[in-house]
Amino acid sequence: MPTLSSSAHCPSYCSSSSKLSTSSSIYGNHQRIAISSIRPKRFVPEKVSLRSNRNSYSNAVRMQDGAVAATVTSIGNETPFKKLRDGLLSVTSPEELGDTAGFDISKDKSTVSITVVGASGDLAKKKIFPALFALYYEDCLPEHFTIFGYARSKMTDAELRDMVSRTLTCRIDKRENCDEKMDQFLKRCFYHSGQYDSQENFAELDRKLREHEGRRVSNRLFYLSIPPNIFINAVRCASLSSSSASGWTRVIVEKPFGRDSESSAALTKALKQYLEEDQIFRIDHYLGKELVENLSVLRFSNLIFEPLWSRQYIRNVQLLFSEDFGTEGRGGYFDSYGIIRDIMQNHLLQILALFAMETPVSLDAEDIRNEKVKVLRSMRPLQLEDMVIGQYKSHTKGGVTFPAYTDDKTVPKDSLTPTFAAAALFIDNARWDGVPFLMKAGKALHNKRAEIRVQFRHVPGNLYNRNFGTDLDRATNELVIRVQPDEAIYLKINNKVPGLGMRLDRSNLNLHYAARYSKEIPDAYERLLLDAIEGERRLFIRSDELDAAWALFTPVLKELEEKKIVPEYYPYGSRGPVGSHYLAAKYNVRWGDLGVEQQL
Ligand SMILES: NC(=O)C1=CN([C@@H]2O[C@H](COP(=O)(O)OP(=O)(O)OC[C@H]3O[C@@H](n4cnc5c(N)ncnc54)[C@H](OP(=O)(O)O)[C@@H]3O)[C@@H](O)[C@H]2O)C=CC1
Ligand SMILES: O=C1O[C@H](COP(=O)(O)O)[C@@H](O)[C@H](O)[C@H]1O
Repeated sequence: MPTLSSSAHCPSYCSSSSKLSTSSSIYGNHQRIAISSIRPKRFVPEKVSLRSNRNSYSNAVRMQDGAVAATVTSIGNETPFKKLRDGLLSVTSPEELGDTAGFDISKDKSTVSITVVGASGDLAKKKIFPALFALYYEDCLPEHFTIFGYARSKMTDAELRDMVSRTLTCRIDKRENCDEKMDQFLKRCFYHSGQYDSQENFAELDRKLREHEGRRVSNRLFYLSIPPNIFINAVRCASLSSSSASGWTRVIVEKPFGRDSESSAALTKALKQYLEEDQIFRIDHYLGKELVENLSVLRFSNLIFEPLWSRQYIRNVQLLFSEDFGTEGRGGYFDSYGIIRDIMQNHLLQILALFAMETPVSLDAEDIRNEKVKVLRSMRPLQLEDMVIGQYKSHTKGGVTFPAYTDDKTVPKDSLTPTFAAAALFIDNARWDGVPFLMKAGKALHNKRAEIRVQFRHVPGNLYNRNFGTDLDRATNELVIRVQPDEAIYLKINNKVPGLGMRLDRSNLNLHYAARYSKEIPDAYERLLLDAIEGERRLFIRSDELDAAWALFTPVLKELEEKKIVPEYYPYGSRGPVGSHYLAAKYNVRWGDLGVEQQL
C-alpha cells in the first residue's frame, strides 16, 4: 500500500528511504522507485527511443520493471535523466541506468564531491556545513562523498575541521551517536587554500578531488558562498580547471543575482560562458522552507482551497517578512542592495509566484517553473506610488540603546538605502484581476516573522452581519500560513460562543506544526543541497524567472535612486513606518499582522 511518506524527500540516498525498497512510495503524484529495488537485478535493458523538443536523450532504455531511463545529452555535461511523467519513472543516479548507459552499475563506483567556495565565510559556517552534517546524519548523502572547503584563508584540514565542528549541532530528536557521527563527518571534510581567480589553484583542487574520487564516476557540486563580485572568476576557474571528467558538474549560486535587469542579464550571460543553464542552481533559500514547499500541496491536493483561490473569493493577499534585528555585520553588503532587492524581489516574489500560479502540468521542475514565469509575466511592474520605503533610526528602550542603520561603520552616514519597504502589486490575469498583493519587509522591527495572509471577501447577505458590529472586514475569513517561526497554518473563522445567547467570536482552525508533527523541521539549506545533489531543479530559479522578477522591480528601483527618495524613518524595534498603513488603506486593506493573534 503506497504511503505518503515524510522521507519521500530524500529517496535515493537516505537510509529512511531505502526502507522503501520493496515497495513504491508516492512522491508528489508520481510513482518513484527506490534504487535498491532495481540495482541488484542485472539484466540487459531494451533500448528505446525517446524524443522531446528541448533535450536530446541518449542511452534510453527500458528497465526490467517497465520504467524508461535515459541520460540528457543536450546540456554538454551528460546528466542522469530525471522525469516524473506518465510512464517515465524517476531516475536519480547513474546506477539506475545500467551497463548500456556506459556507467558501472555497482553503487561504489560513483562519488559526489562538494566544494564550498568561500568556506571561511559567514554563510558557510552558519548554514552550509551544518546542513551537510544534518544530511550526513540522516544518511542522505551518497555512500562515497567528500567535502572540500576552498577559500583564500590559510588553513589546514585540521583547522577547517575545528572551525566546522564549532558550527555543528544535533537535532533535539537526534542526539543518539551524535558525537560519533560528527567525527565521521569531519573526517570527510578537507580544505584547499586558493585564490578565486586562479585556474592553477583550482587545478590543484582538481588533483586533490581526483585523489579522493579514485576511479569512481565523479560528480562535483560547487557551492559559491562568496561575494557576488567574484562569482564569475570562481566559476571560470572551477569550470575550466576542476569540472568533473566523468560525471556531472553543478554550481550552486547564492544571491544577489545582480542589482537590476541589466546586471542580472550580464551575470547570467557570463555564467553561461562556462556553464549550461542545467548546471546552474540559483538558490533562494525561502523555496526550501517547509511551509513554502507545502503551498502547492495545500492548494492542489485539497479540494476546499483551490476553488476559492481567485478574485472571486479572495480580497487581498499579504506577504510579510520582519526581523527584530538590524543589518549588524552585513551593512556593507546591504547598503548596495537594500531590502527590496534583499527580500522582496526574491523571497517574497517567489512565494507570490507559487501562491498565484496556475496548476502546473506536473510536478516536474520545468512545468512548475513555466507556471511561475507565466504568472510573473502577467504582473504589472511596481509603481512608485504603490510603494513606501523606510529606514530604522536609533531607539532607546528600557535603558538599552539600539543603533540606527547609519550607525553601522560600513554604511555611509547619508545613506538612503531602505531597510523597510511595503508595496502593492497586481497580477493582470483572469484569476487575479484587481486583487492587491501586498508585500511588507523590514529589518529592526518588533518581531521576527514570515507569513502569508489571505483575506477572503465578505459573505454576501450574511445573516449574522449585525453580530459583527460596524467592522465587517474583521469578520471575514483569513487563512494564515506562518512560514516561521513556529510553523503553522490556521484559518480564522466566525464561531458561536457556546451558551444560550447568540454571540460570535473569531476562532482559529489551527494546524500547529509543533503540536501535530514530532519531527524537527529540516533547515531550508538541507533540502536545497540534497536537491542539487540529486539534480532536482524544482526549487531553484531558472534564468527566465529571474528576468521576469527583475522586470517588475527594476523601474521602481531606478526611480527611487534617481529621485533620491528619502525613506520614512522608524524607531528600531517598532512596527515600521506609518506610511505602510496609508498604502494598505488605499486598497481597502488592513495589514493582518497588527492584532494580537489568538493561538490555540
Ligand atoms: N551570510 C548570510 O546570511 C547570507 C549570505 N548570502 C550570500 O552568500 C554569499 C556568501 O555570504 P557570506 O558568507 O556572508 O560572505 P562573506 O563576506 O563571509 O564572504 C565569504 C568568504 O569570501 C571571501 N571574501 C570576502 N570578501 C572578499 C573579497 N572582497 N574578495 C575576495 N574574497 C572575499 C572570504 O574568504 P577568504 O578571505 O578566506 O577568501 C570570506 O570568508 C554572498 O553572495 C551573500 O550575498 C545569502 C543569504 C544569506
Ligand atoms: O537572504 C536573506 O535572508 C535572511 C533571512 O533568512 P531567514 O531564513 O533567517 O529568514 C536575511 O536576514 C538576509 O538579510 C537576506 O540576505
